[in-house]
Amino acid sequence: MSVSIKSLEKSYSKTKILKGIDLEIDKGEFFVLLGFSGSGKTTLLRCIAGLEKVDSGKIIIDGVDVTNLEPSKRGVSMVFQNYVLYPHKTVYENLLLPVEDKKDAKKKIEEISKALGIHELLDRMPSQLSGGQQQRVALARALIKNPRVLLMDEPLSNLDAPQRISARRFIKELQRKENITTIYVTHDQIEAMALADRIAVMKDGKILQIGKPEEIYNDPINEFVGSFIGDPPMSIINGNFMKIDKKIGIRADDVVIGDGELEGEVVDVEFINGKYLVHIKFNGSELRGYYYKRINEGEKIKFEIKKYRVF
Ligand SMILES: Nc1ncnc2c1ncn2[C@@H]1O[C@H](COP(=O)(O)OP(=O)(O)OP(=O)(O)O)[C@@H](O)[C@H]1O
Repeated sequence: MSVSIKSLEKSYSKTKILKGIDLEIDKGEFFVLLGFSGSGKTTLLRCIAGLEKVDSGKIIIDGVDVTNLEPSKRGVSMVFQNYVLYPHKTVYENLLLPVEDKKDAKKKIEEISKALGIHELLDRMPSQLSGGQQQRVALARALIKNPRVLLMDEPLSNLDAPQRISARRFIKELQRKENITTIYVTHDQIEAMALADRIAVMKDGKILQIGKPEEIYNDPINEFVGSFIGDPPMSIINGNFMKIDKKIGIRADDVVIGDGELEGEVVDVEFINGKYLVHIKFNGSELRGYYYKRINEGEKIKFEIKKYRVF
């Protein structure tokens, strides 16, 4: 199923939340909506699901205008950040309900619950589960329906780091295997980079840039995207020291510390993934680069900039 969104607008009372959203999502694509809290990601997802009425614009799923259709008629399945399970049914029963073809149900439930690590919990009631376990059950329930379009709103927010990595893998594998068109909301750019075929970066109800993770990372369209994407994000500094009358964005990997024409003062050092991320005071602002050993704060260091982007 392809999803097409045209000039979508949505307000709550008098505040405009979505300010003209256009998106073309291909069949089988894993599409991530990425943005800070409050940028309108959840609202957009709820509009696609049919849980919110739009002010204007269209939502088209596989060529059919669903803008005014009931949620249940849209062929979409949604996993919320605040998962809702039936409290008086066991995990098994919660998973059984959405399965249309009951003769395959047992096998399917076994398969999905093993993959998501909830197999031991099938006889429990939702109140006997931790937050992360409930989230995995909610995820299993959405996936077991074989939805044509899967909408996910921060579905991994309650999982700890190892669970998050394995759940990510599982979601991606299943999405690929079943070719489910997926729209996934997150404010976590690492998650977005790990999962997405393409990412839309949102800010204040608008889409700033759409592209593959590599495109967004290597070629951010503006200062905001550059300083949001990447861990650490780009350092944004004034380019006047190179006779560039604009801001420039520099990735930490492109700052070579140890030698070079430029000099700055070390203001902070962080040990990250076996390397030292050095914060350097330079030209009235700060930039970051990696070094192989710890340097003391206050020390002067030489460096060069291999690559930068002008904004
Ligand atoms: N039902 C509502 N009534 C009024 N305002 C709302 C409602 N739902 C959301 N908003 C407002 O709309 C804006 C966008 O919210 P939304 O939840 O879509 O953002 P988000 O990008 O998903 O953020 P988060 O990552 O925090 O979930 C926010 O300013 C929020 O306060």
